[in-house]
Order: sequence, then C-alpha cells, then structure tokens
Amino acid sequence: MSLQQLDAFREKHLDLNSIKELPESYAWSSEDNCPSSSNSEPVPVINLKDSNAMKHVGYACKTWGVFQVTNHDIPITLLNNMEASGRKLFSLPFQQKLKAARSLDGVSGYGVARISSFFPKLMWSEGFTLIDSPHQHAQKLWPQGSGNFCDVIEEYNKEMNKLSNRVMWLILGSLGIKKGDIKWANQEGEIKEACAALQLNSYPSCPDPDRAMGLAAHTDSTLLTILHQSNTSGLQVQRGVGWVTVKPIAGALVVNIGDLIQILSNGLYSSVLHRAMVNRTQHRLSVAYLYGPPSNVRIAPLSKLTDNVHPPLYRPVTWSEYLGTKAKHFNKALLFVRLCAPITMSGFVDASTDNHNSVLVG
Ligand SMILES: O=C(O)CCC(=O)C(=O)O
Ligand SMILES: [Fe+2]
Repeated sequence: MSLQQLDAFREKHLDLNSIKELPESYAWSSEDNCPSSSNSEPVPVINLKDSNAMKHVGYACKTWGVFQVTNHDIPITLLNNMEASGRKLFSLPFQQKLKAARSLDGVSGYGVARISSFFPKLMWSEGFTLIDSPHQHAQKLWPQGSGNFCDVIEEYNKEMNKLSNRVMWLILGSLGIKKGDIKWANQEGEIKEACAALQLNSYPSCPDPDRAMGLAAHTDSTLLTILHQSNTSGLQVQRGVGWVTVKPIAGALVVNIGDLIQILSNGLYSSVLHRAMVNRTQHRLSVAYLYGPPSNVRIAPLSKLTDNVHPPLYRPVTWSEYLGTKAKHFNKALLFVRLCAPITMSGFVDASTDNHNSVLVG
C-alpha cells in the first residue's frame, strides 16, 4: 500500500476502541436502524445427527433462509481456539493491524466492511478477510512470531470445508438433487476445488448502540455461509417486515443461504438478508466461513428443477462474475443475473434483453 493510500485508509478507519462518543458519520437514521421484532418464533435449530435432518433443513431453507446446526462434529476446542485467535488479532494496536490492511482494490487483509461503499454512514465494526494461506498476514501482524494463529486458521478452514459440503448436500438433497446431478462435484459429492474465504468480524462495544450499525443489511454472495458467533447477540435476519435475532447457542453454528443457492435452486430457496447490531458493553466477534464453488464453474438453475412451467430464472454465472456484479449492484445483484421476472400468476416475462431497470425489481 502506498503512503497516499494509507492516508486515505486512515481517514476512513477510526480506531473504534478509542472513541467515547458516537461520531455523526457513524450515526444511522432510525429508518435504517429499525428495531427487531419481538415475539417472533426462533430461527430453527437442527441437530445434524437427527435422521430427519434433511427434511428440517428443507423447511428452514424454504421458510427462513437461515438455521443453526448442532452435533456438527466440529470440536468445541477448535471453535474456542478460533474465537481466541480472532480476539488476539483484533486486540492488537490499531497501527499494527494497519500493517496488514487490505489494499484499495484487494480482498484479503484488515479493513472496514467491504459493503461500506454502498452506505452513507460508517459501520461500527472492523474486519479481517483471509483467503488461502494466513502466513503472509500473520508475519505482518506479529513479526516476532504469531504463535498458533496460522495452525488454528488452517485447521478451522479444513473442518469448515467438510461441514459446508455436508450441509450443502443436505440443502440440495432436500430439493431432490442427487450427487450425480452436480457436475462440479465428484462421485462422493466432494468439491475438490471449492473456493472459500474466512471473514473475521469484530464489533467493539459502542457508546451509542441504538444509533449505530455493526454490519448493514446484506445477503452473502456464497453458496452458503457458516457463522460462528461469540456468546453475544448481534446477528439479525429479516423475516417478513421485521428483524429476528439469531440467539447465540453455545457450540452451535449458524448457516446462511447465499445468493448462489438461490440461483442453483431456481429461486426455491432464497438467500437471507441479515445484519449485525452492536451493544454498549461487550466486544462481539464473529467468524464467517464463506463457501463457494470452484472459480471456473458456471452456476445456473439445476436442470432437475426447471421445466416448461418453471423456466430458469437466472443465467449461468461463475462465482467471480457474480462477485463483480455484487460489487457494482450490491443487494440488487441477483436481479442483474435474472432472466425471467414473474409478472402475473400465469406467466413470466423474458427479461434477458431488458437493460436491468426497475421493471425487474420485485
Ligand atoms: O457478525 C455477524 O453476525 C454477521 C457477519 C456477516 O454477515 C458476514 O460476515 O457476512
Ligand atoms: Fe453476511
């Protein structure tokens, strides 16, 4: 990063841990920050060892787009070590974290939420994105040695890759999709070249949490995301017109349906809009494993799920093409890969030649 870039970066990145009063640039209007609905039923919790797990996953995908899983075989010590590693990273002095800052056009490293550019106000959070090996980053953060940081990240990535694959097959299986139906998986259903990123999020305690926003509403551009949240509430998902808090359950992991499952399932399962809120006393941490397909694979509605009555709603896209669309159009990205927009109960309009204007919205 050049000195000029670093100055621009510092201007935008305040050390949230040292701020005693919420600056105006972090104060969201009450409209953006609408409170959560009380009395909602809770987000489904699914025991992966339950013989009906696939059925429960199907129901959760259809009605929520999010669920928590227990009995997932990820050792609790690994979850605790991952959380401790995240805390160790974010508790470094601000200037030290800046040494591993994400470059302006880069993806990995330390920085504000990448979705920040779509919002007029700043978010009360800091993030660290890791793709592939953590070693280079660790070397910048801890020149004297990073202890077990890299081992924990590597072990966590390995375990999350296995679990993501298992959960993906529960999701696809609930739609009647069999291992042989996905060409980019081998006969056992494994995806050897699956791409993934690890997103560490830190939400320092905030002097005015009711006016602040940790991470603004978004859907994930993944097939699915597995989120480990610390025991502090903050994650909320949209349900109907309100927001429902995903209550932390010790040892449970949250699974979010991402945009690519929406495409694969031809809209049968929708990605879930979610956001993270902050609080006055506790420093919240979350670790998101962002799971996607191999980079060269074109994701399209599965042919088993389409017919004359249910034409493909989305055109084929690779993950990187889709990320490019998301980087430009953010929460409207799915509309930009959409082929047909339902207009009446009985028919579809072909939108493939449309210039993606507001006709597509809704
Ligand atoms: O911190 C959370 O609970 C949500 C994080 C998240 O949505 C993300 O990293 O994409
Ligand atoms: Fe997310």
